[in-house]
Amino acid sequence: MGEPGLRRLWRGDSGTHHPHRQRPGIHAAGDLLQRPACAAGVSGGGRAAPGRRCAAAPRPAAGRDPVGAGAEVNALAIDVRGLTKRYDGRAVVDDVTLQVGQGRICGFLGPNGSGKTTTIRMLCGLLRPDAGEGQCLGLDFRREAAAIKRQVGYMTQKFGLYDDLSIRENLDFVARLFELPGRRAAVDRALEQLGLQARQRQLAGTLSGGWKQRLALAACLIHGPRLLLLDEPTAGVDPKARRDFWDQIHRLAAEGITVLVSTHYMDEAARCHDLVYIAYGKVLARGNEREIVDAAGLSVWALEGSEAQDLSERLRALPGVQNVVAFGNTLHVAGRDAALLAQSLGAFQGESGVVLRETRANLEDVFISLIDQAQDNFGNGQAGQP
Ligand SMILES: Nc1ncnc2c1ncn2[C@@H]1O[C@H](COP(=O)(O)OP(=O)(O)OP(=O)(O)O)[C@@H](O)[C@H]1O
Repeated sequence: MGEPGLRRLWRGDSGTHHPHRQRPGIHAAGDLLQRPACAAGVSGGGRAAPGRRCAAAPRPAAGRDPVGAGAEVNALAIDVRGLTKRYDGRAVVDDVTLQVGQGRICGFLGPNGSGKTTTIRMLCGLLRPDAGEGQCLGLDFRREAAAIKRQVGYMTQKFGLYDDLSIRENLDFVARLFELPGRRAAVDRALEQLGLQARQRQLAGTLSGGWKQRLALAACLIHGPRLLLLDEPTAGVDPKARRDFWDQIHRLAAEGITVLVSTHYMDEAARCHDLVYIAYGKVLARGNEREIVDAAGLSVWALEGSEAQDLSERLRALPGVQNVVAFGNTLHVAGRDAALLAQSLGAFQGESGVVLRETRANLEDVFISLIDQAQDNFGNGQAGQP
């Protein structure tokens, strides 16, 4: 595998150079790294079935359900503790513990600049952590980064393939970086898996966002990774393409591939098995959707009415109101002190054109509340700013 080539690919640089001109470098770089650990499964017609553990690969550690769902799980694909990265003395990832069970889809959420990308890049060995220990796919994530990289598919935020190559050429290029035996068959499989055959001759630069994303996912999958690290893979993609993408992610997870996916979309968070919410580099919540909502202990009232939006400022000033979030013509008014909140909102009960009802907190209510709290605790105008 040509590590410099992969580094470039994983950086998410938009390519202007023609990759074939770089081939000698790629081959030379390929000598620096050995064959992928799963190479035995990538031979001829039979790469290792996605998610199937290579015979040679160490077994991930068994453990408790990683994000607090309570159930026993067989193995952890990601099991790291104390992960820390500092820039200029500031911890942008601060003592993060992350555990994701094999075959699970873990949503990684948090505001801009909270440390998601930095965490992902440390997990796949692109960034050196300042502290932390643990394993990724049963391998020491600090000492065995090269071996981990070969079993990880990393989709960067920015499209990292070559605009001036076709879909097929791009996939072929990635297959070369991984030095896949049976390259042509691997490309064919990736094209088929993502429904890209009909467009295989189209230049990547002429694809819409949704098709580019499919191509990027195909490129991530071509070497049969056991872990996918997806950094905001659906940013700027339309709802239908996002839905197709998530259907695909669930198919992959059903085959045993583990997915850590960062997103800002709440509907996507709801499609994850487990969630981790990070702000200012610190994990503020983890669990499945219900657990996170329950643990937040938020009391929420929905205030409906055509004039509801005009009431936001008044509501925010009331005792017991922590935050006010608009959902169309409905405002969600949230606070931790249920009695105080109910008392404050009582004043609005009789107001004409306003309907008030107590409702269940949703993830967005909880995350907004968490970030408000985090601002008080760690914000100090610096940490975590994008
Ligand atoms: N090379 C660097 N040098 C200095 N600061 C950096 C560097 N890389 C990231 N940071 C800072 O680290 C913090 C975390 O950045 P990161 O990209 O991990 O956040 P993120 O959660 O992925 O954000 P987004 O949702 O916007 O992608 C930010 O404040 C960012 O400015």
